[in-house]
Amino acid sequence: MESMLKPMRSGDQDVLDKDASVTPQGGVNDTYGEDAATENVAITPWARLVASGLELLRNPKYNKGTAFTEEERDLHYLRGLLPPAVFTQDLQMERILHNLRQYETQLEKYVDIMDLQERNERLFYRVLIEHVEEMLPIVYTPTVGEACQKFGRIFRRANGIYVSLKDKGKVLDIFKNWPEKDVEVIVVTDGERILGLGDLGVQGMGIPIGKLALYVALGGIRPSTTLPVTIDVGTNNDSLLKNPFYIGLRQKRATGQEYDDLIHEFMMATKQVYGEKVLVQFEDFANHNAFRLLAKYSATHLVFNDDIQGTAAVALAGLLAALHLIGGTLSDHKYLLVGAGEAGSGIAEILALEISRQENKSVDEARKRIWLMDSKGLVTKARYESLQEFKKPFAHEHLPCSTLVSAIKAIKPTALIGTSGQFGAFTKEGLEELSAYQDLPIVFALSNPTSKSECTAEEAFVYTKGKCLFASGSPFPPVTYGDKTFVIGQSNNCYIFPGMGLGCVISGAIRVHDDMFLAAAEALAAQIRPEHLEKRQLFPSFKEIRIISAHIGAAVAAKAYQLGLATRLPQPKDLFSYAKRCMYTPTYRRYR
Ligand SMILES: O=C([O-])CC(=O)C(=O)O
Ligand SMILES: [Mg+2]
Repeated sequence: MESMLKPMRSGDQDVLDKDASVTPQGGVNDTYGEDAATENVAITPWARLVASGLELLRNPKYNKGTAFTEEERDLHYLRGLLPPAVFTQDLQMERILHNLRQYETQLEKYVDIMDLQERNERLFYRVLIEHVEEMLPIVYTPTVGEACQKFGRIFRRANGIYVSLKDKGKVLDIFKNWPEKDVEVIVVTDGERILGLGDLGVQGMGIPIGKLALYVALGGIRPSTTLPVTIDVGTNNDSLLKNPFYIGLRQKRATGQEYDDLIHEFMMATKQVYGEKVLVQFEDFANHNAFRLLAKYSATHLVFNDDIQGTAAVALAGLLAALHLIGGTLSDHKYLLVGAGEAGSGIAEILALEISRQENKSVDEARKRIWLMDSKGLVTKARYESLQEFKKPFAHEHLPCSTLVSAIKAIKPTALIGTSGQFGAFTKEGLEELSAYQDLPIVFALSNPTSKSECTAEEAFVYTKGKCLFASGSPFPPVTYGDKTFVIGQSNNCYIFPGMGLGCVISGAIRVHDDMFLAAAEALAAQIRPEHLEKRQLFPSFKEIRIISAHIGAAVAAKAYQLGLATRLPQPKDLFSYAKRCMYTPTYRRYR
């Protein structure tokens, strides 16, 4: 069946995304114009359910609140159910922002704005899209981290599906309970490693919800096609297990066969229910499962791991942008990655792939420029036997180095990239050493949320005497050093995954290939212009993110076509304008 993501007709706001049309009975339904007659609707007759009156007001997908017009109030049995004033969406947005700005804590803002998502979806996305820089730190890192820590307490309404050990053998039934039948993007976590905050069990659900909100706002994926999932196999977080408000299974994590069986049942069900083209993004799994699951399912499913591949692609984009300032090719430089988990080894690997591709070197040769440091110090050949598989390709001959300073002294890297989850891992001494032998040292402190960042933006500039090219995973305010003010670029996978999703959806990709991430990274780096570089900004502003996502989506789709992984034929001639036209816009539609 055709995907539901269809190009919009230009100049016709009302039929743009045609998820509303009017049934003979006069209510608003959720069919899609020409798609209404397809098998999708035929097998799910309830999808045509008419919403009117109070039901319409309580349906976040269609509710417009005070913005329902007089005519709509008459037509859809709303008269008297709303106060008399008719607001524009602009005025509603102003009110939302006004209220949001009154709160003292970020968590209050989070609760308030997520409430809006569950009340009036289009208004929520308009606020997100048009105020993206203000909203990102609320719906995403760092606040989403705190929201996950307190998720049981702030939980109000289900949004997404929970698959727990109790549901073994019944996962398919769970999918049947989800009302949307045209899901195109799933983000799934098991909550074992939420950002750098560790095991938060089922409360990790805040992450898939937040990531998918960004798929919509940043990448133009349609809300009804997104599905947040948390797989609950228990938690090893004792304080959660003792917390009366904990909303998950109250048991230690299941492992081994029991764990694998549940994941497998889930993975098989995704394909069975939504077909081969549903994208499954693995998010915030612990290392011991993340690499394994990615390897296992990338042969059979459209999957990627955001923490390994998404974070890698965004860091690569930052390094490619940095070359404009530091000169040379990628392999003219050396890279020291502090933290050798998913993100660290993902960055190492994509960097080696890109060097190999750009400079016609073998991947093994390229890897020699890249060094890893883990909790035991520099990853070297001497440690080979005891290393986890994913670290082995980067174990080079070297004497041991146990501290950051000794490793920097020995390797003399151009770029220091932190994915350690250790606040303060980039010490004053380390940063001073890094800037002692070069003019523009690269410092990426990528761990999230802010409380786990390897150093603050200010520390990076102060300790390198204003020399560094800095980026962080979580947002930092601008830093003034001397007479210069630096805007802090956010090297966060949210630059990549929305465009990656868009590219997969518009091409009907059936597998994710590493080259699609290389294409995404290059497309992002290509968005860096001289005015960014003047301010040493390695990432463009989020204000431009939708256009950037369209570029990334087009590049990803082009690669999918080239690799024979795309199924939507014929290939659109101009993928960039096609991508743009496919993107969801949250302006209200008129209900006739
Ligand atoms: O969620 C984020 O901000 C980036 C990410 O994937 C992580 O830190 O795990
Ligand atoms: Mg993550």
